[in-house]
Formats: sequence, C-alpha cells, structure tokens
Amino acid sequence: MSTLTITGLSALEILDSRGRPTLSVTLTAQDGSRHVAGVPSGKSTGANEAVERRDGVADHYAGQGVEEVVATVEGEIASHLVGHGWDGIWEIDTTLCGVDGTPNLSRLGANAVVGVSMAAARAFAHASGQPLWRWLARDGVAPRLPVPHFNILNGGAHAPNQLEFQEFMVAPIGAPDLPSAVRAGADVYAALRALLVEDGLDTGLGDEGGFAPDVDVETALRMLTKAIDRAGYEAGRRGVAIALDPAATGFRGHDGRYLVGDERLSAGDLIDWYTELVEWYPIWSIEDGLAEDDWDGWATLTQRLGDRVQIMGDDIFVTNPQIITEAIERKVGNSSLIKVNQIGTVSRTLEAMAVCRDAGYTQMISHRSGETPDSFIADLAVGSGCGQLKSGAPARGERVAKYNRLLEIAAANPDLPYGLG
Ligand SMILES: C=C(OP(=O)(O)O)C(=O)O
Ligand SMILES: [Mg+2]
Repeated sequence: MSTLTITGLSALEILDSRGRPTLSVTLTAQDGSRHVAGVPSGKSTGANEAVERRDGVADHYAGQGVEEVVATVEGEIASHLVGHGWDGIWEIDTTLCGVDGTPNLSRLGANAVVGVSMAAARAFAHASGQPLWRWLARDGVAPRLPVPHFNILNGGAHAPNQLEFQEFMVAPIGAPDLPSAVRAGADVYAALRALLVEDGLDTGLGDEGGFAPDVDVETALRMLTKAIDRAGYEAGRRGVAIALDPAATGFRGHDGRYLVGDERLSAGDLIDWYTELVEWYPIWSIEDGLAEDDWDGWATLTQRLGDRVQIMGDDIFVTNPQIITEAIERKVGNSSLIKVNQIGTVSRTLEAMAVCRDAGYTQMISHRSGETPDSFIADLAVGSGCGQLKSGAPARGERVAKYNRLLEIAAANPDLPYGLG
C-alpha cells in the first residue's frame, strides 16, 4: 500500500456545463504531483442526497456561487489533511465525514468533500503507479468496459419541453466492443437529428446534450426506435436497446397521482403503462419509474417487471449503502444508479457498489446534469466492473470527455472485456 502525504490543497470557483458556479479542487502530494477534480451538480436531485452547499446570497450571473465552499476546502479541510501521511482513501474520507459531523455533509458541503475525495483518489492511484481505473478496482472485481448509455432525447427537469420523462437513452448492448458502441451512439444521435428535421421538430438541446423536441412519451420512443433502425442497427439487446429515466418524482402531483399529458395516473396505472411500453419498444432498463417516496409502488413495479427489465433506483437510493440495504430487504428494484456526489465520498460510493454486488443488484455509474470535463466516472465505471455508464449525449464536451476517456482506456488495454458482464 502506498502512503500519501498531502502537501497542499486548493480550490477554485469554476463554471459547470449549465453556466452555474461549481468548484475544482487541486491536491498536491509530497512528490510535487498535482491532482485535480471537477465537481458535478445535479438538478433533479433526490431528497436524501448529500447536500451541495452554496453561498447564501444569489449573485448576479448564475444563481448562488461557491466561494465559501472554496474557502472551506482551503481552510478547515486543508487544516485536517495537509501535512499528514494517509494510508488509504478510507482514512481520508472517514476524516472528512467526521470533521463535517452531519449525516448528509451539509456543514462542509458535499461539493467540497467530494472534490477532495476524488482528487485524493487520483493521488493514491498516482502514488501506486496505476491508472485510476485499475487503482479503483477492488479485490474480487474484474474491470470491464461499460455499455455507454447515451441520453439522446431530453425532457423533465433537463429540458424546456413538455415531455414528462427526463431521459431517453440508447444503449449499444450488442456492440462487439467499446469503440463500436461509441460509434453506434453517435450514429443513432445523427439519425435522430435527421428524423427531427424531416418532421419539422425542434433540434434544440437539453442539459445533457440530447434533443428536446416537444413530443409525447410514445412519440419519443417511436422516434428513437426508428433512429436505431435508420442508423443500421438492430433495435434490442442484440443491437441497440433503449433505457429510460422517467425521473417520476418530477411529474407526480400533490395528490400522489402521476401527471402525464391530460391523465392523472395512480402508481398501478403507471406500472400498467410501463408494462405495455416494455412490450412495444426495445426497452431494457427503467430508472426512477416511480417517485422516490413511493416504496410500495416500487415493490409492485419490481414484482411486475423485475424479471424482464432492469428496475433501477436513483432518487430513491441516492447511492446510500443503508438505503440500498433497506431496498434489498424490501425487494425494491434490482439495480442502483451510482453517483459519487450523491453520497459525497469515493469510499462510500465503493461501499454502495459492494452492497449491490453482494445482493445481485446491477449498477450503472452516472454523471450529473451539471458537469465539468472531469472524466473520473469513466475510470470508476471500468474499475468497478459494473458494465454500465451514463454520461448524456455523444455530443458536448463535458459528456464526450467521459466517452473519450473510455476510448483511451480501451485502446491502451485491448484485453479488457466490453459489455454488461
Ligand atoms: C443525471 C440525472 O440528473 P441530475 O444530475 O439532474 O440528478 C438523473 O436523474 O439521473
Ligand atoms: Mg435519474
């Protein structure tokens, strides 16, 4: 094991992909090497996520800044970390959580903590002489190149249209290798653009780089299926499948009904509709199909569709090992989305993934809708061997940075397997 002595810690307020303030953290190690992490930021956040801290006063250009968070990294956090030798990321992360003292990192800010934790992980990888993905691989886990899930059609909180579902992703599950999968994502994205133009629909983009036309859910699914075909791929698991993130908390009314078009659906109605959609379209995964507090509905959804599609929790699980453990006990979902900033440290992220693995729950590593060019999650997806990554459309620099990092890893490591595993 390599010991890491931290000699410096600094932070900077930068902009994320939405033009909102976020921070980058730079950690300097004893050998003079510098390790930088860019902090992402979600918009459709789960109620139980670790808390992103922002300055109290909304400022003139982009909402609330993070200057106080920058000061916390350089002041309080640095005072606990700099000048000490550390034996592992667990030790640093445990110290950060202890110094924070709250269950959700709200005092220091999860954005401060996660930036330091990611930079520290990079420093440990460097000290061990390994690429980040290999250093992140834990005992008993076989690294692999994940199936990229390209979010090419955006709705919900990420787009100005009326489309209820937040994300319509294409997943080249049947591609022979990672480069072919990335090419397939780009081909389908281009085909969808052409279809939108042909139909006179808007080709403006949502927050994650997918198109944001004003269409309803079934039209979106029809267009996606057609785009897959038009691009020359087989629609379905042997070729390019569809994954949905309805992010259902976002279209649930105060009375607990789900508001879709003119309809006010119960959880049961919505589950019936999902069952039909899975029948009619090549859907392989549904994330946040019901609201985050609708645990009974989730159990029913899992019972009804869990043996046919991946039923994945995002807002409901928030990458929290305790919540995922409860979900496993209650047979809620069969898969978890994994977002590092949702739980706040690299160690707790790895713990959440281990809990999933032990229970046979699949996992998908995820970006946030507000991103930087940081490609940490690409390495995490490979090292964890989970087989799935979502990072938005195959366009826009902050999204493409992750897919391009996968391509780099693939090129340098031709023996790494590709696929769901
Ligand atoms: C990536 C997502 O969105 P956000 O980052 O806004 O939570 C998501 O809901 O899966
Ligand atoms: Mg989600």
